[in-house]
Amino acid sequence: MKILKFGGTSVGSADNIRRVKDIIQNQNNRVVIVVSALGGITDRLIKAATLAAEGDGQYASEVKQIVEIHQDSIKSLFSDEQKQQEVFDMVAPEFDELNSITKGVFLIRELSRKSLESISGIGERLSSKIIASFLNAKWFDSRKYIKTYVEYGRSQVDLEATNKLLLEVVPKLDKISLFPGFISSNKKGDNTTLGRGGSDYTASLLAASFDADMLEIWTDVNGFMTADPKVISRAYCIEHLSYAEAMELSHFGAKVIYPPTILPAYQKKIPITIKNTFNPETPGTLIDGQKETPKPRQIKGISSIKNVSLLTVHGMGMVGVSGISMRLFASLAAEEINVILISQASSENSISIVIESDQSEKARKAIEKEFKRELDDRHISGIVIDDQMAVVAIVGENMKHTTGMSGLLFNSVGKNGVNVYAIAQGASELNISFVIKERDIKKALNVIHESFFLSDYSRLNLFLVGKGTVGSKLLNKIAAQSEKLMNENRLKIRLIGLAGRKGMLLNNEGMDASTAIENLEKESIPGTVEDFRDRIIDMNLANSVFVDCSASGEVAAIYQSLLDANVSVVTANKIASSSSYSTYKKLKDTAREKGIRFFFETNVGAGLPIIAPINDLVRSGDKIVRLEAVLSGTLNYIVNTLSEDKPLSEVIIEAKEKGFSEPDPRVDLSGTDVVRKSLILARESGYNLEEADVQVEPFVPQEYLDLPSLEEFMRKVKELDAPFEERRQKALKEGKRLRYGARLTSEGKAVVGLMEVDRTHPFYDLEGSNNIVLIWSEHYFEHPMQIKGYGAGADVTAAGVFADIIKVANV
Ligand SMILES: NC(=O)C1=CN([C@@H]2O[C@H](COP(=O)(O)OP(=O)(O)OC[C@H]3O[C@@H](n4cnc5c(N)ncnc54)[C@H](OP(=O)(O)O)[C@@H]3O)[C@@H](O)[C@H]2O)C=CC1
Ligand SMILES: N[C@@H](CC=O)C(=O)O
Repeated sequence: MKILKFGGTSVGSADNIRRVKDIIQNQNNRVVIVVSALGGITDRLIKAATLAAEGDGQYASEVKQIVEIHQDSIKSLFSDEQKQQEVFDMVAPEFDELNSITKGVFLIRELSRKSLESISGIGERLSSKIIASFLNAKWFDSRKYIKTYVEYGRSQVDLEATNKLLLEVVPKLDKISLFPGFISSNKKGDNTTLGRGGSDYTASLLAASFDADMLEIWTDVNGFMTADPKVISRAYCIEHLSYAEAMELSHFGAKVIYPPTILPAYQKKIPITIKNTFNPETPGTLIDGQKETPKPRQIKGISSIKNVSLLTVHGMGMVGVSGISMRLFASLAAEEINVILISQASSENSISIVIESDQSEKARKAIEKEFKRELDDRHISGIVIDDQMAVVAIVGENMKHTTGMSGLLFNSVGKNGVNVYAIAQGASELNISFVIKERDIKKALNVIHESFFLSDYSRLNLFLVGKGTVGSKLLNKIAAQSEKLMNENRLKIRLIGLAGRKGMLLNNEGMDASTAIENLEKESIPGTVEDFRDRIIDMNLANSVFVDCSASGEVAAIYQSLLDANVSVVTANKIASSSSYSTYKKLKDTAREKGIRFFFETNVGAGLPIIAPINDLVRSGDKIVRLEAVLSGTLNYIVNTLSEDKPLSEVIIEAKEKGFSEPDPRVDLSGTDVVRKSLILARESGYNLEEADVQVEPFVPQEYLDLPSLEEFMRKVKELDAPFEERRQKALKEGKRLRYGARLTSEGKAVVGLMEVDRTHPFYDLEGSNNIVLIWSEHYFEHPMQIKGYGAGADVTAAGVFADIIKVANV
């Protein structure tokens, strides 16, 4: 025998009831059906009762609508007029009862518990009679068999009496039998109910007493999901759960099944299947006691509850005093306040509990009353309520005795800046629950889902400033590589924001990198880079990365606040890391403390790996004692390209056109770009260098650099064509070449300037825009480590930035 329970949505309309008929017709064995009220009817009944108790005459029209909804269903389900009339007559007593009780409540302006239970159960009585007629099922009145008593202000099922009565029904069951869910009665015969969602419980009680082979809960979702699908679009249906896992998940926000339902089925080892009435072919979720092979993931699902408050009672006078918890929980129980989570540290200094927010003030008053003396004596120093909180829990039987579960959980939320206010884990190790701010729920669920591999890919949310030479190439690479990254690295890079000087474009769901620049031109929202930063922080997305492809100090100035908000930063812009040492250090320290990333590999040598090997040397205990380098792609290109026919002024323009120079080439020609790179190299090598420690000889005389505009500079720089050619010729005659080099000594000083090198020097053969870095260290003391290759250019730089972005994702 099978028990099938259909919820309110499953029987919410005549069409849906026809679907139920199809499902029933496909059953081979005897079935017992349990139905809820038609969708939304219980809420309407409670509303009508409340309006009546408030003396609001509107209750009558609410009742009228309830009657009409049922009459319409009957008309739609039964085409035969005689049959229609038969069903109308069958439900007439329920309509009469509804009218008379609500009228009584309206007249005396009082809604007793007894009246409320009678009114709220009428929906199931109506739906069950209508559906039983439609299915030709034998109808049973659940109130006769399901017996309750009151304990702690709630109706509890009298299991012994119920089981005895239900066993007597067994011989009377038909091929198709139907019971209303939710409703019951007490010893005196008064109508009672099993609590909202109680129809599931009715079905489980019947399954246990009738010794059913299977309990099927038919609802409007495919089953238990790995997380709330409204928050996590990648959440998927869990195929199998143990009874204990299902109990934990159903308690924690996943409103798929009413929690008490699990116990009767568990005790009789009856499997439960969650099925979707609107998608009956999908297997749904099977809940049973069978061991799973292969061993399933440690975590089966993530639950969350919103609209809760964290209430903390604290005071030194609580330490070592027995009975405090007993009094606290008794005072809450007396007010029928349900405690969702409890957390107390071994110091006993405070006890934190989570309750529904609409009960927080009632809870405060109850605790203040109970602990008046302790509060007056300051043994308890206060009761603090944090509202707008949420509880998140990870659930899975396989967490038991598996080390690292909480480490992974709290590491992943912590790295994303989600503060954890309280934690609870039972010794069963089945559930780890923690309390966070409600605004962080989406972020927390996303990172947990990813961390525990419940998702089949990770996501990185990208915010890019700069769509010029480097930024535009980066966008091309993202567009071209995204499919490969997804297929081979299971990494999805989502471009969420793009900004330039005039404004920004944002899309929570991600935008197409190949058309983003075009769309920014068309639809940009005006705003500064600070506005862009505020939007990034407000969006509060997990795994966010800010990418700077500008050359702007204003953009560099927002890194600290982004890192403070747990947004990683990847930058091609050298300004931040070459500004004061304290700024550079604070940025790096913040990233380290928060477990996020601040990467700037392209700041030196563009796409060449220079910073990472230096970091490796330093971290492995080596000491860098000397560095010599050619660090300017632009200046190396210039000295290599100058000839009798190619004067300096022309080659400067070429370097810009080839994407080697800075947006303003004077930054290269002044030596500033090389000074910045030298500072970064020195700092990464362990030297605390400031700009003043770098002695610089500009590539062109200072008087040219002091000219008021770039246009004027470009006009006047022609005057230098002849002197530069002269210098080149002189060097050539001596068998030498010009190089713009940088040298860092172990005294922590750096020198930057133009030099002449002969063919014995490693710089001599450095072609085109190439860079070279020679590193002498305690390990590399005789022969320096050499890193050499393209040191500038949009393509290599964009590739370097992209590599840093992927490193953030840690794949
Ligand atoms: N070229 C190379 O070989 C290498 C370059 N780099 C670095 O890459 C960075 C980018 O260089 P490049 O692409 O040539 O520069 P571009 O001038 O071509 O592009 C700069 C971009 O930054 C935007 N921008 C500038 N200021 C702001 C601001 N205040 N707010 C918002 N957006 C701003 C500009 O916006 P808008 O489009 O609206 O003008 C533009 O899109 C530089 O820092 C450079 O040093 C690093 C290594 C090598
Ligand atoms: N302008 C720079 C580009 C990279 O930082 C250079 O010429 O090297």
